[in-house]
Amino acid sequence: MARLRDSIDNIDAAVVHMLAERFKCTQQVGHLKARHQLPPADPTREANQIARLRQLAENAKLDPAFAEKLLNFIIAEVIRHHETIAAGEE
Ligand SMILES: C=C(O[C@@H]1C=C(C(=O)O)C=C[C@H]1O)C(=O)O
Repeated sequence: MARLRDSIDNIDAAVVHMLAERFKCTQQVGHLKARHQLPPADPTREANQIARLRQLAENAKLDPAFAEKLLNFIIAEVIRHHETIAAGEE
C-alpha cells in the first residue's frame, strides 16, 4: 500500500502544479479582459470546454459528470479572480 500511496502523492503534486500553471494563464487572461473591458465570464467558451472535457473523460474511463463538476468548480474560481482584477482596473 505504501507504494500506491507514494504514487497517489506524486499524482496529487502534479495536479497542484498543473493547476498553478493554469491559474497563471487565467490570471493573464483576466488582465487582458479587464484592459479591453470584456466580461469576466465567457459562457460559449465554457460550454465548449465542458463538452471537450466530458469527451476526454469518457475516453479515459473517468465519470464525465465528475469531470464537468471539477471544471465548473475551477472556472467559478477563475471568474471570481477576473471580477477582482476588473474591479481593481476600473
Ligand atoms: C479563462 C477565461 O475566463 C473564464 C474562465 C474559463 C476557464 O477557467 O477555462 C473559461 C471561460 C471564462 O468564463 C477565458 O475566457 O478564457
